[in-house]
Amino acid sequence: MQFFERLDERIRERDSVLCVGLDPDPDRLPDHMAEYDLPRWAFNRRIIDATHEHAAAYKPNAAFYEDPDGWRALVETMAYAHGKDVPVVLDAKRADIGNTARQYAKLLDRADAITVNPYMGRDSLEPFLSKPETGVFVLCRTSNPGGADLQDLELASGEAVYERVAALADLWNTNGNVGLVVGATAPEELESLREQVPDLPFLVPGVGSQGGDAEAAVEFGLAGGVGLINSSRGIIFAGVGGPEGGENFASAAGEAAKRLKRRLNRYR
Ligand SMILES: O=c1ccn([C@@H]2O[C@H](COP(=O)(O)O)[C@@H](O)[C@H]2O)c(=O)[nH]1
Repeated sequence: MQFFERLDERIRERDSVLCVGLDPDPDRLPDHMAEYDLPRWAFNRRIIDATHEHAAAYKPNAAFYEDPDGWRALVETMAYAHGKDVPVVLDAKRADIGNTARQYAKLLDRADAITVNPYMGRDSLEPFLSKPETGVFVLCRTSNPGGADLQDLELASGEAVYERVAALADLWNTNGNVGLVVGATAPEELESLREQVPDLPFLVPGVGSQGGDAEAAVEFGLAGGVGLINSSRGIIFAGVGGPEGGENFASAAGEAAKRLKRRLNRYR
């Protein structure tokens, strides 16, 4: 089954478009996680136990796992999420020349979808695009303040760079496995992109800690009801840093996921 069909099923089954970001910043883990061999994995396992019923997908960001213990934690985390029947989008933002990209694409042996960087063009994404059963989210209009520096530049054709990226991603979607990353902090671009590429599902980060527009994220992020609205820190660290020292971090994350799922559902 193709990724977006599986995602559609999951969204319907859980009545949720919430994507829970698994970004276990070692500096923010509750102190008692230090007693575990792999603190990030121990933390994620509890987060998944507490949030999976509300999650349409999980999105670990590779940046939080790029060391030997980190990769072990990531592999365990992705397998555990799959054990709960939740699809995994690996936020790796990869792409490279062909033989290197082919190695990167092996990441998809363990994940259901991946984020990729379009800067190097079609051939740098071929090893990802050519796997019809896995999803490929192309960075289009990112949520960070500097996202405008390059992505908003106007081309000689009159279109903005992010609009050209969307048009290319639409062309590259010959296997029906392509989506776009569009930040909730850019609601106008979300709206115009939805009009431009009505069939591409969006992965929308920036809700929660980045203060993005949750209503616009839902209104414009979904294509035929399919898409993902992500929150990472706002969920996984909801109970960390308070007076309890993070003892109840998992139940706080579960509550935060339930609240955000319900809020997003009000706009569907
Ligand atoms: O444009 C983008 C692309 C990716 N991200 C990633 O999403 C999460 C957001 O985390 P929050 O804690 O909910 O802010 C994180 O992994 C980013 O690297 C993004 O924010 N914007």
